[in-house]
Amino acid sequence: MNEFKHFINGEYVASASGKTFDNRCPVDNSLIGRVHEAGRDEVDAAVRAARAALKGPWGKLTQAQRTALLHKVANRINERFDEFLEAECRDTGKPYRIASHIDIPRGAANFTAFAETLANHPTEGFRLDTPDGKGALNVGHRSPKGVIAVISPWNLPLLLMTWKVGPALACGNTVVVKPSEETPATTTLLGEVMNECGVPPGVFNVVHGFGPDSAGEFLTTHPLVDAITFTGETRTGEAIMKAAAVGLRNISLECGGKNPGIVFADCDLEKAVEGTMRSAFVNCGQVCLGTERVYVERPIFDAFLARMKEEVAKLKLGRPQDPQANFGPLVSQEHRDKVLSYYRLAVEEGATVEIGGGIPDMGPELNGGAWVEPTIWTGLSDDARVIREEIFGPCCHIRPFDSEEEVIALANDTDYGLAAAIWTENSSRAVRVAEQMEAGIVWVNSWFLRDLRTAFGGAKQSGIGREGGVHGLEFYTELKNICIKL
Ligand SMILES: NC(=O)c1ccc[n+]([C@@H]2O[C@H](COP(=O)([O-])OP(=O)(O)OC[C@H]3O[C@@H](n4cnc5c(N)ncnc54)[C@H](O)[C@@H]3O)[C@@H](O)[C@H]2O)c1
Ligand SMILES: O=C/C=C/C=C(\O)C(=O)O
Repeated sequence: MNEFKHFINGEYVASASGKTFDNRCPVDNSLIGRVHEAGRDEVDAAVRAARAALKGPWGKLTQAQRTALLHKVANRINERFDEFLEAECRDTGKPYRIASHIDIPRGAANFTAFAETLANHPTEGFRLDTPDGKGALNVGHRSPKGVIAVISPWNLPLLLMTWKVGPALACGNTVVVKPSEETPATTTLLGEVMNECGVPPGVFNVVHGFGPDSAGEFLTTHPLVDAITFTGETRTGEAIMKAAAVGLRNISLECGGKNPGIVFADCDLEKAVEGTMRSAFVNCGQVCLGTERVYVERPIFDAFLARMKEEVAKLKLGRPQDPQANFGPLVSQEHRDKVLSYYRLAVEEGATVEIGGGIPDMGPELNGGAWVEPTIWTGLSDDARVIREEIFGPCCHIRPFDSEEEVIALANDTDYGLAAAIWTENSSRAVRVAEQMEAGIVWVNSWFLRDLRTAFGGAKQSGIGREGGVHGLEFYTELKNICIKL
C-alpha cells in the first residue's frame, strides 16, 4: 500500500491532522494507496519554504547553473523511467504503450526544452538618441516572478505538471505543486529526483488534496504566492481566476475544449482516419486537445465513417502492462459516471450509436474498473448538449458538411477555442481554413505533433495565456527596463 506524503523543503511530511484519502487504480478500482490531505498549515509551510529558497542558494545560481541542473533532472527521470511509468499507469490505468511514448518522455523533455530555450533567449535593448547628442542605452532585464503555484490535472499528470515546473524553474522561480487528487504518484516521486539532482530544498514542493476548502484553494488564496498556473476544467479556471484577483496575482489558464476535426474530401483518407482515431480515443479520450466533433465533407462521409468503425472495433482494451493494450479505463468511477451520463444523453438527444455506447465486459477481475466502450455517434443536431459540452471521454460525433464556409462556421460554433485538426491535401485550403479557426492550436494533416518551442494555449473559454518556448516568459518572469544615460 503506497503512502503519498507532501514534499516540503526537501522532505516528505505527513499531514499534521493525519487526514488521508484513498488512491485507487482505475483498472479494477482496487485501493492502492493513501494520500495525505494538506491543511492550511502544510500549504503555508510549503509556500514559506518556496519563498525562503528564492533567497537561498537557488536564487544565487547563474542561468547556466540552473540550465545544467534542469538537464540533470531530465536525465534522472529517464534513468528512473520504469518507476515513473509504473507509477503513472497505476494512477491512471493508461497502457504502458501510451505512457512510455507520451507521458514519461515528455515529463523529462519539458525540463530540457525550457532549460535550453530560456538559456538562449535574448532580452531586448534600444539605443535612444537624446537632445545632448550623447544618447542613452535601454536594456531589458528579466527576474523570476517568485513563488509559483502549480495546479495540475489527472489526464497527463507528469507531462502537464513538468510543462509548468520546467519553465518556472528555468526562469529562477520556486514552485508549490498541487497535483490532482486522482493522480498523486509521479508528482510525489519527482521530489526524490529533485533531491538526487541537488536542487536546493524549497525549490520544488508538493502538497496533496482537493480543490475547494482543501489544498487547491488554500494554495491559490495564499498571500505569499506570486502567480498561479493552472490546467483543468474551465469552471475551475474561473474559480482560480477569482482567487488570483486578490493581490493581483498573474494567472496562466489551460482549460477545457470541444475540438473540431475537419475532414475534406481531398484528404488522404487513411491519414485522416489514423489521426482522428488517435485524437478521439488515445488516453481513453482524456486529452484536452482531442477531437469530439468530426465534420466530414459529404462525398467521403460514408467511407470515412466505415473506416472509423472498423478501427474502433480493433482497439484493444486491457491492463496497462498488456503489450497489446492500446485502450485503458477512464481515470475514476466518478469520471466514468460523467461520461456514461453523456452516453445516455446522446441517445436521448436522438443520436445513432454507430459503435460502442456502453460498458464493456472486462471479466470478473476488471469489471470493477472505470471501463467504457469507445463510441461513435451520428445524427445529432448542432445544438445538442453532446455537441456543445466537453465530455472528455472516448467518444466523438461525426457529421457531414457540404462547403468550406459551412464547416468553418460549424467548427467555430463553440464556447471553447483550444485546438482543431484539418485534413486536406490542398495546402492553400489548409492555411485558409486554419487561419479562420477560433483556436489556439491548429494541426493540418497531423494531431498532437508537438514542437515545444511553439505557442500553446486556448482562446475563448479554453484558457488565458500561452505556454511553450519563450511564450511563458511574460508569465514566469518580471521584465524591467534599465535606461542608462550616456
Ligand atoms: N488546456 C489544456 O492544456 C488542458 C490539459 C489537460 C486537461 N485540461 C482540462 O482539464 C479537465 C480535466 O482535468 P480535471 O478533471 O483534473 O480538472 P479539474 O478542474 O477538476 O481539476 C484540475 C486541478 O484543479 C484542482 N482544483 C479543483 N478545484 C479547485 C479550486 N477551486 N481551487 C484550486 N484548485 C482546484 C484539482 O484538485 C486538480 O488538481 C478537462 O476539462 C480538460 O479539458 C486542459
Ligand atoms: O490534455 C491536454 C494535453 C496537453 C498537452 C500539452 O500541454 C503539451 O503537449 O505540452
